[in-house]
Amino acid sequence: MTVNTQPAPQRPDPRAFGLPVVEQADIPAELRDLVARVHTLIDVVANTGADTDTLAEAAATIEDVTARLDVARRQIGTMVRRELDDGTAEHGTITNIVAGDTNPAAPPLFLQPTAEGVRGEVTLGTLYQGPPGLVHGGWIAALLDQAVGTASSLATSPGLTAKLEVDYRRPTPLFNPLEITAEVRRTERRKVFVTGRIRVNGEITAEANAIMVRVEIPA
Ligand SMILES: CCCCCCCCCC(=O)SCCNC(=O)CCNC(=O)[C@H](O)C(C)(C)COP(=O)(O)OP(=O)(O)OC[C@H]1O[C@@H](n2cnc3c(N)ncnc32)[C@H](O)[C@@H]1OP(=O)(O)O
Repeated sequence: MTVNTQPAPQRPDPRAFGLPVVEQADIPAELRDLVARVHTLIDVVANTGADTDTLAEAAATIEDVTARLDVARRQIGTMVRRELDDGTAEHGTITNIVAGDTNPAAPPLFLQPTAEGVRGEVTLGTLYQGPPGLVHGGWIAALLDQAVGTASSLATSPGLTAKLEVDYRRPTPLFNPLEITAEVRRTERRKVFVTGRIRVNGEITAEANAIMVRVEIPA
């Protein structure tokens, strides 16, 4: 089903909910660089076999860096406004665990609108490991939740996931590009029925059927 995403008159400005908005283009390159380096750091720490002296020295350095960075924290719920490939824009939480621009723990997954819904690609390493060599099932659900939420939001208006049913059809491997898609099937009052899929080399490894419930937008 193709859903017309333009125009989106119901798409609210998060400032109407008292949430600050940062333009994606205004996120400093230095912060993006730091986020990428910390992402790598998390992976390295999770896998390191360094000697105890090196570990202790690294912990002291990180403690110092943490104290220097822990200033002027963003307000909870700070949003980022992103320009999309089709010329529209979306708002997402800036620290979103799946797609947040400033979250070093996020993969991150960047989804773009397509004729059918949304599509993105991401390759996950051992930070997201469940069974040996495989993506954790909870993370598979998280990726699909993000995809169905974004597809629903772009096609209609933002909502919360009321129901997410995941079929794990094949193991989803680490270190392989995952293609993630989602499309709205139908809407019924505030309910939006959405399907999401993860494919590896064209084969579906996981599929989700979700109901998003659109949030009430203040007049
Ligand atoms: C571009 C930005 C993209 C952002 C993507 C983000 C993706 C991530 C999305 C998430 O992770 S959201 C976080 C996880 N979800 C939640 O925390 C939601 C928790 N649940 C709630 O807050 C409420 O239950 C909810 C808002 C979903 C519904 O409460 P409401 O009081 O607003 O609605 P109501 O109970 O009146 O139900 C509205 C309709 O939805 C239906 N409904 C509600 N819960 C349902 C359910 N669990 N299953 C099936 N249908 C459900 C309900 O039957 C009804 O259908 P009808 O229109 O036919 O009467």
